[in-house]
This record gives sequence, C-alpha cells and structure tokens, in this order.
Amino acid sequence: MPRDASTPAGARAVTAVAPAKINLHLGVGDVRGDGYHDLLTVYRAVDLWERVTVSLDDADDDSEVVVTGPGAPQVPTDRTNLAARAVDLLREEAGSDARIAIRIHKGVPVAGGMAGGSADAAAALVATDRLLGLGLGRAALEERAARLGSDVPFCIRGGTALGTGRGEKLATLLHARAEQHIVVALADGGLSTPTVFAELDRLRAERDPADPGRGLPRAGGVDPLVAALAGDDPAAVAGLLANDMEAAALSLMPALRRTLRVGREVGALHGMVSGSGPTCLFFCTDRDHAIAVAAEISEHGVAREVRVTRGPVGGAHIVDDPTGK
Ligand SMILES: C[C@@](CO)(OP(=O)(O)O)[C@H](O)COP(=O)(O)OP(=O)(O)OC[C@H]1O[C@@H](n2ccc(N)nc2=O)[C@H](O)[C@@H]1O
Ligand SMILES: Nc1ncnc2c1ncn2[C@@H]1O[C@H](COP(=O)(O)OP(=O)(O)O)[C@@H](O)[C@H]1O
Repeated sequence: MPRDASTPAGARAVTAVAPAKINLHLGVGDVRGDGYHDLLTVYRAVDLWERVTVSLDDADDDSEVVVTGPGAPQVPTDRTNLAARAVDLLREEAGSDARIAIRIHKGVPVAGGMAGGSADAAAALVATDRLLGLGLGRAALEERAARLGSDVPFCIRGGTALGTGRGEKLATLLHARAEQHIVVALADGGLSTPTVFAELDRLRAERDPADPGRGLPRAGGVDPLVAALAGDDPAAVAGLLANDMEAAALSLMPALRRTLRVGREVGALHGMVSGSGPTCLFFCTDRDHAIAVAAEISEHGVAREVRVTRGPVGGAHIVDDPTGK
C-alpha cells in the first residue's frame, strides 16, 4: 500500500507521552438520558506517564498493537485499543491509507482509576497528528479526544482543570499551582468504570428509592478547593478533597477500607480512592513525607505496589528522546 503523501519526509516514527490523572474533587450527578453522569470534577495531571510510539517503518501488519510494561496483558491489542481508535480516527479524517504500527508502554496502573487508557488515546492523537503532518491544534485534538472518552481531553491538556459535562468540558485552573506529593497504592485487580458508576446509582437508589440521592452524601461545590489550590498549604488542600465514587468503589472492593485506614494511621494528610478506583491516593506534606508514608503502607502489606508521585504536570506532548521520561 503506498505511503500517505501527506507524511512529512523523514518522520518515520513519533513518540508522545501523556500523564495519568487524579480527581481532587469528583462530584457525580444523576445518570443522564445518554447513560453518562454529569460531573463536576477538578482534574490534576500527575507524574506517571503512558508512552505511545506510532511508526510507518515497521508497519507490515497495521492491525498490530504492541503493549509493554506493568499490566500489559490486560490491555487489548486489537482495534478496540484506545490508541488504535485514536490513530484510526485521525487517519480516516485525513483520508490517509498510511500503515501505522502502534507501540504502547504502560506507566499508569491499568484499570486503576487513573485514566491509563485515556492517556494512551491522548498520546496517540498527539503523535499521529505529527506523524501524518496534520497540524491540528490543541483545541481540535481535544475535540477528537472527547469522541474517544470523557477523560481523554484532560490527558491532552494536563495541569489542573475543572471538568464539567461528562468530564470532557475543560477550563484550566491557571492559579492552581500548589504542588502535591502523593502516594499511589495499587490494589489487586481493577474496577470497571461503568460498573462503579452503576454501583453508585444503585447505592443512591437503595438509600431512598423515592428520592435517589438523599442519604448518600454528595460532594458540594469546588470554590474552597480552587482557592486552596492557589495557596501553598498542603493540609488545607487535603481537607477539601472529595470523591463521590469512593462509596461505590468501597462497596465493590471492601478491602480498600483497610488500605485507606492504614494510610491515614501512618500519617497521610488525607487518603481517598482515585476516581472509580481501586487505586488509593494518600496526600502528603512534601516528598520526604510521601516516601515515609509509602514505606509504611508497603510494610503493612495493604497494597499490591506503592509509588510516589507529584502533580501538577503538563499534558500530552511529543518526546524527542524515546528513552527519556
Ligand atoms: C470516572 C472517571 C473520573 O475521571 O475516570 P476513572 O476514574 O474511571 O479513570 C471518568 O469519568 C471516566 O472517564 P472515561 O474512562 O473516559 O469514561 P468513558 O469511556 O467516557 O465512559 C465509560 C463509561 O463510564 C460511564 N460514565 C463515564 C463518564 C461519565 N461522566 N459518566 C458515566 O456514566 C458510562 O457508563 C460510560 O459508558
Ligand atoms: N490503551 C487502551 N485501550 C483500550 N483499553 C485499555 C487501554 N488501556 C487499558 N485499557 C482497558 O480499559 C479498561 C480501563 O482501563 P484504564 O483506562 O487503565 O483505567 P481507568 O478507566 O480505571 O482509569 C481496562 O479494562 C483496561 O484493560
């Protein structure tokens, strides 16, 4: 098959990275007619990265997606892979018949509530845009991203942003610069995002079938958190974190309660489930504190693996050195 004419000479392979996200605030509304839930969320990108390489050179079989890194066997390697869906979307839109091989290296826990698959899609969009010389700007890429998943636009944008709609409408929080050091405690197994949303609906309805929503506390507004993020007091920020999905994740995976309890007992400022879970996050005063909390959590044996990370970091971008980050 001929190589696409729009491919820039010399650009045979492009690698991009995209970050994991956490939700500092995740308020979930009632289920909508389209099956999604309205969200009010404060996203933050953290220093764990997915790496995606798209290449023309080794694309003998362009149906192939190669995935490496922790959790790789759980990730689909057919065209349902979100990176493949991103490549196919841009290739079709460009009317290109280029054969494009995709290699993904996982640095974000799989099915952990940290948007690893969404980051793959984000990195693939940015890399394919460059590979095919499309020159789509950030706004156009974020619009394509929203078609692939609610979290994908944020993985392109990075930083700290308010998310509304089903999470795809973003407003960057420019003043939210307060840095955070976070312990990430990985659980045995994953949780499926739609299953956790469904469990939240069930719990809400169960509490008061006549008035779904009453009885199960809901996260309020985000103004106090946004104000605290402009300051430099990690404890003030930690006191304002909220996740409506936590009750549902704990209902589906009760062992997480122990992980959260241990993290709090060993001195984390705050512990909570990340997004739809089951990863747990522990917020700390600084990097040394995070390292100490991580060691204690490891010692208690309440997590499959423990990592220390920080945020905010930037969004998806091309990397020149493929072995760099
Ligand atoms: C919950 C969050 C919080 O940031 O992420 P995770 O913690 O799972 O990573 C996101 O809303 C996940 O976003 P994402 O994983 O992109 O979800 P999508 O592919 O758009 O949707 C998968 C399914 O989740 C449910 N869904 C998703 C988003 C939303 N606002 N309401 C929903 O009910 C729907 O059942 C949908 O079919
Ligand atoms: N690149 C990918 N493409 C498609 N599915 C993926 C990809 N990476 C992970 N997955 C799958 O999508 C589901 C959600 O994974 P992931 O995005 O890692 O977590 P979460 O939605 O909890 O943030 C899992 O079943 C996982 O196997």
